[in-house]
Amino acid sequence: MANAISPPNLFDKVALKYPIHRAFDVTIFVLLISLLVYRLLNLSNHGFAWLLALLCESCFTFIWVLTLSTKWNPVEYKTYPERLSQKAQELPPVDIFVTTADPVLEPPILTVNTVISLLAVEYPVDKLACYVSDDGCSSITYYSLVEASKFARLWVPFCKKYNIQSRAPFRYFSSELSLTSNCNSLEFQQEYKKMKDEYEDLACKIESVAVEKSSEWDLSGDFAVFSNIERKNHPAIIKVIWENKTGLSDVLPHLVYISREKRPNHPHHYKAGAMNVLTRVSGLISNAPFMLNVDCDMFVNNPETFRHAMCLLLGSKNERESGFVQYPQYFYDGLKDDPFGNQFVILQKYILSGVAGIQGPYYEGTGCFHRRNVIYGSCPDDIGDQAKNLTPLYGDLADKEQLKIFGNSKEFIRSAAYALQGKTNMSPKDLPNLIEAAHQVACCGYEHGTSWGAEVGWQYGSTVEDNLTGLMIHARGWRSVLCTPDPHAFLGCAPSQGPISMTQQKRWATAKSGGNLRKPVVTFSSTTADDHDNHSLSQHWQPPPPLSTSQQLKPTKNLPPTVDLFFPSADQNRPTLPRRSVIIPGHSTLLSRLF
Ligand SMILES: O=c1ccn([C@@H]2O[C@H](COP(=O)(O)OP(=O)(O)O[C@H]3O[C@H](CO)[C@@H](O)[C@H](O)[C@H]3O)[C@@H](O)[C@H]2O)c(=O)[nH]1
Ligand SMILES: [Mn+2]
Repeated sequence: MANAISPPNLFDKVALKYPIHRAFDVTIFVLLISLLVYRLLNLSNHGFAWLLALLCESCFTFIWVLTLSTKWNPVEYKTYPERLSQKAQELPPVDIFVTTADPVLEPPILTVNTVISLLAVEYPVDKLACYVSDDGCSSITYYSLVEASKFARLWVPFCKKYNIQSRAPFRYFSSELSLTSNCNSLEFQQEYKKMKDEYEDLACKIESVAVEKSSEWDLSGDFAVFSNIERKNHPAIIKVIWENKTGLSDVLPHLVYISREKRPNHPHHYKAGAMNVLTRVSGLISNAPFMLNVDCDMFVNNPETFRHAMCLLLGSKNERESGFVQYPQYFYDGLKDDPFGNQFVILQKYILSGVAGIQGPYYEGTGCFHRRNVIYGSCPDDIGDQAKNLTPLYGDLADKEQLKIFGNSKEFIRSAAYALQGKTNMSPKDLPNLIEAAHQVACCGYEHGTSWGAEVGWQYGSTVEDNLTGLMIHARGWRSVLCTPDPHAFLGCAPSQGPISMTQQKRWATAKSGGNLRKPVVTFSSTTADDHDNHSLSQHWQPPPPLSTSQQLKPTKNLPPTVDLFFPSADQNRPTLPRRSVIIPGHSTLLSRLF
């Protein structure tokens, strides 16, 4: 009898070797210990200064040992997307979330390029749905997305036909590669020229509405909902820009615009609040078991990105191994020699691959595929009681408890139950009929008294929601996986000026230390890697108790006056398009503007 052939691995975990670095690290460790011993032995012969030096050096040694232990066993994952068809007959659905918040600081052409690159990935279109959250409630952003969807209907088939690598149009048309790659056939040349003209038209349309005064806008018909709207005081606006009605034969996935309700005196919780609304609205509409979130300034640079992620999400023996898959943040057009350290080279190359060898990379806020049930607060099945205490979803939940956790929408609770049971799809839905339920879960009072932001969803209480959310997931026992395909999966804009970088770094540092010091516990963690046992010091974090109702309803503090931080791309030598100028986005950090 022939043996059943088991499907091949979808990925391999490979230990990275940096022998010279290790030799240096060990030498420094021995020197530091010798120094501490020398200080201790001679302490009685010296005064206070000697004691102070000993304390400082001990502190430094401690931090250094923590860093060393973090990067001691670096690993990388090699993924094999070409084997996916042998493992899974059908690829699972993925919901895509893009966040934008300000049409001035984050020009719509930037968001549009990110969205178009996401719509054009190599993945079955009927398995994708793209949701754009606009915290700026801008008719310009909405208009730009509507126009972008028209362009995408031509662009996506073009990319797939010629296997275009760079699918963010501004990047493709500004790169010399586009002219030399692919075939030089007459047909390609003609289609290339047509696409370039179409993109220039799109960019010009968006550019021209962006400079128009809002008072000159004709907000009628489809745009009427934006008339008399105040950015921080408006009802929820949800619009289906494109509905994929015909499944695989359609060229585009669903594209939905969402501007959640905002009211004065209701905290909106920045990006975390927007992500939670996206999670709920998408739960009602497509309820995909996996969710990708991307900042509006991070376009897809590798069309196989989704398939690489699926190798790690579907290929692990136990779901627990891959609670989320994180792609490192890489940036395009960095300054020569990276004088401000904005490319995070050391972090990406050594620290991140080191952490990947322990419990997995931390969540970076963008370029990350989460399991929906993980975001809903579940724990891995085989985890002990400690982690079970961290989830509200343990045991059989009565209806009343479910309402308390997920809020007062029966439709959403039904969809959450599906997601938590691991079912992929509810019955097919008619999008326009769901919009009423979607408005309910996007209103600002919906989360009142629920577990959103505390035990469920993206975590509130910090401007670096990614840090808190990632730690919560790890604390519940999930591990994460780092995915580093070649070429890089996503590319974003990095600040190109010193002061902007410093503001961003300051915000991250203060928010991260503030958040982590809420209840840090340094413990010994033990993880078993495939090839070796790996014991290391790592920082564990326990989530804060949920905010009380009165805390949740505290009005937001008055924000300081804002300054305009938008600036052009770092690369001044970039070839520009011949006929008209196409805006090439620069980096902005909104949160830096606020703190
Ligand atoms: O009220 C807000 C504020 C921000 N955002 C969006 O959040 C994202 C990140 O904000 P940004 O100001 O660009 O922060 P950065 O410092 O550039 O972003 C890094 O740091 C953030 C906080 O740690 C992470 O969320 C990001 O993913 C990470 O790229 C952007 O898409 C914004 O549009 C909102 O949707 N609503
Ligand atoms: Mn940003």
